[in-house]
Amino acid sequence: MSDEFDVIVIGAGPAGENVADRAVRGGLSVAVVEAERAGGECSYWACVPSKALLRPVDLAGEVARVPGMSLGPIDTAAVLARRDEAVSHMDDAGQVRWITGLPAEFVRGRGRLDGPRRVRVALTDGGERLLTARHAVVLATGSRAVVPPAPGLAEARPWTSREVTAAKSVPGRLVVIGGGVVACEMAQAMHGLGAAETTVLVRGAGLLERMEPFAGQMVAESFAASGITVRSGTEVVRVERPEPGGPVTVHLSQGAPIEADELLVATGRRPAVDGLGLESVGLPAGRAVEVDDSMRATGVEDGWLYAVGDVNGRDLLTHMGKYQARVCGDVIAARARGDKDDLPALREVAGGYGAPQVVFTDPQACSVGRTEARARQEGFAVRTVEYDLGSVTGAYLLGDGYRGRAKAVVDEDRRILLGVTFVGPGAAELLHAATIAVTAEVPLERLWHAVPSFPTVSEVWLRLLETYGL
Ligand SMILES: Cc1cc2nc3c(=O)[nH]c(=O)nc-3n(C[C@H](O)[C@H](O)[C@H](O)COP(=O)(O)OP(=O)(O)OC[C@H]3O[C@@H](n4cnc5c(N)ncnc54)[C@H](O)[C@@H]3O)c2cc1C
Ligand SMILES: NC(=O)c1ccc[n+]([C@@H]2O[C@H](COP(=O)([O-])OP(=O)(O)OC[C@H]3O[C@@H](n4cnc5c(N)ncnc54)[C@H](O)[C@@H]3O)[C@@H](O)[C@H]2O)c1
Repeated sequence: MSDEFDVIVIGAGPAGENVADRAVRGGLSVAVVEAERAGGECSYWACVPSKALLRPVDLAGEVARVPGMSLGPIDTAAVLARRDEAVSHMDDAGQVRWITGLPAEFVRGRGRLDGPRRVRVALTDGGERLLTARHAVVLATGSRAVVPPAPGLAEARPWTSREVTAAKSVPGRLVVIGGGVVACEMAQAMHGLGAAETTVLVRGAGLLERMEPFAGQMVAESFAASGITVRSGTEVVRVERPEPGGPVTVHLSQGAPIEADELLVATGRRPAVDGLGLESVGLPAGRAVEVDDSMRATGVEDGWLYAVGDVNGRDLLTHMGKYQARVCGDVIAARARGDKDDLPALREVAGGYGAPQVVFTDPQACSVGRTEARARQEGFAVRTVEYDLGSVTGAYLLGDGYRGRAKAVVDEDRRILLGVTFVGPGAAELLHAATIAVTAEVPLERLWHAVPSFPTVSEVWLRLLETYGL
């Protein structure tokens, strides 16, 4: 068995798998090293199970908005069983087959850099293997949940995204720390599946603070209507859990302490670089691996090291990691052939516009490009237009009491869209049109000729442009 490959990829999450795919298509030999499960966090403890847990909540909202339809009680056990199916019962055999079928060599073990172009793998089955790369090593090791250092918090063994997405049962009383995407999605999923007392503790002023302010506000209103409590401006000062797995008491910077059956920490993520040997190639330990727009790590002699996905800290999203991976695999192949490596397809440009993202709550909160605040901060000549999504005929037809909002951020100098935000049930499917308009810098005068079908919610595009003055 040869231990020399053109490319070695460490981490077989969505980013690592896609680098391997593109590099093999480019004619290179590839080894993929994976310490846990091929498919990564996304397939087993993140995107896939979280969306499986949210789907019934979403549907329940839909049904409740249509007079004459009613929903029986949610069968939580059946929902958890479907989630188990969605994560292939934690068996990665299918994904391993996909990798070996590329074809690429799959090496199960924990990889670490051991000097230039060398990767030492502690094999899962015991022993060690030293791999060397002729052209490139790609780090695709993802990220880990952060647990803040509040006294007693780590000792209480709280849930993180891993435990909540893999939950075998739903706690009756749940406290969630954090107001970001994981906190919002999982608070709503757990509440919908039976966590009757769900409290979300937010350090800042509101939910989803990286989006336009109305996004977090509308999600908070939906939470309030369904009985989820949000306490903002609240810090956790101490946590007590006398019995492992027993009730937990969370002491706060203001107000009475809260007792719950489970505690979920959703306070962000850090790059998975522990023990990765970054120091052996002259990079600082413990930090995201900084890359240029070809995904090549900066500050590494001879430019053989690359980093894609969460580990480079750019956009912690599966679709962005996969996009970076396509760029990276193609650029490595081009450089290996001695081809031009500066073609437009060989550069990561989408992140610079502002990555598209969907928060799969009810209502869904979706955005691409810059928020108004960011666009102003960056000095653009900004004008914004907003529209009530609920007053579009297509939205009204979806159900009574459909509530939603759209906002476009326009660059007045170039008359193009800098950013778009939609909040509303089912709004996720509106987002890609916005992504195309923002990324392709479509002039508003041209966009005017993209006629939305009647009666779809997409008619909001027409209303936004009319409100703008076209
Ligand atoms: C609860 C939750 C829900 C999410 N939902 C969405 C969503 O709906 N849409 C979306 O776009 N994003 C979502 N995300 C973000 C998404 O999961 C990540 O952006 C994505 O998984 C990153 O992919 P990756 O390949 O960079 O890393 P990962 O998926 O983390 O994969 C990294 C892989 O590397 C392996 N590895 C790490 N270190 C080593 C090593 N030293 N040697 C060998 N292998 C190693 C790991 O075992 C893992 O398999 C969600 C995240 C969370 C936490
Ligand atoms: N649908 C999706 O696309 C999706 C779903 C889940 C996660 N993700 C990705 O995963 C990443 C991680 O999500 P996340 O929700 O963990 O992170 P996040 O950065 O979105 O939110 C973290 C939240 O925790 C708060 N916080 C941070 N430190 C804190 C502390 N010490 N005490 C109290 N609160 C604190 C922040 O103010 C923020 O509200 C995100 O970048 C997101 O893009 C995406």
